[in-house]
Amino acid sequence: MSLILASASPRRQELLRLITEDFLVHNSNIDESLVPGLSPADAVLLLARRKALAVQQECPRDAVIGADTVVAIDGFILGKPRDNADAALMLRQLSGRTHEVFTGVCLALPAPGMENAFVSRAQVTFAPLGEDEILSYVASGEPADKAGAYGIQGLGARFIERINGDYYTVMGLPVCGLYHLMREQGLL
Ligand SMILES: Cc1cn([C@H]2C[C@H](O)[C@@H](COP(=O)(O)OP(=O)(O)OP(=O)(O)O)O2)c(=O)[nH]c1=O
Repeated sequence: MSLILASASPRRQELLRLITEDFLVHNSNIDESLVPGLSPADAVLLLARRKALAVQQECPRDAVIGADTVVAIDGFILGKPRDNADAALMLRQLSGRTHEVFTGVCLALPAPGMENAFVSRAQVTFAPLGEDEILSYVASGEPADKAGAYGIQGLGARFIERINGDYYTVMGLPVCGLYHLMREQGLL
C-alpha cells in the first residue's frame, strides 16, 4: 500500500513532508464548483472527500489524502479569486477584520467504505489595508491561486495581525490533526 496525496498544491506537498517523506502525488482534477447553501465546513469536507475518492478509484489499494481550503466571512465563502479584480474585492472585504479559514481533510483507506475526515478552523485577523497595498499585493501574483486571495506563508504575512488556530490550517493542511489521524490509523 502506498500513501497518495490527491493534490496539485506544492504547499500541501511541503506540509505533508513534515509528517512523512513516503508518499506519491496525484492530481485529482475534480470539479471544485460548490452547491450553493453549504456551510463552509460542509463545503471543505465535501471537496476533500471528492478529491480523495477520485484518486482512490484509480488506486484502490492505496491510502489517499484529499484536502480543501476556503475562507469564510459575512456568510460568504471565498475560494480562489477568478481574476485580479476579484482578488482585490476579496482583500477589501478582509481588510481590518477577522475571518475564518476552514480546511477539510479526507483520508480514504483501501478497505471499502473506510474513510476518515475532519475539518479544522482558524480565525485570522487582518490589519486595515490601504488601496495601494491591495493593488500592489494583487500585482505580485501571490493571491491568484489562494483561497481568500492571500497567502499567510508569503507576502500576505504583512497583513496578518493575529491568528487563533493552527497556522497550517490557514496554509492548507492541518499538520497536527492529520499526523494524529494517520497515527490512529496505523499509517505511521
Ligand atoms: C488562506 C490561504 C490559502 N492558501 C492556499 C491553500 C490551497 O492550496 C489554496 C486553496 O485551494 P484548494 O482548492 O484548497 O487547493 P488547490 O487547488 O491549491 O490544490 P488541490 O485542490 O490540488 O489540493 O489556497 C495558502 O496557501 N495560504 C493561505 O494563507
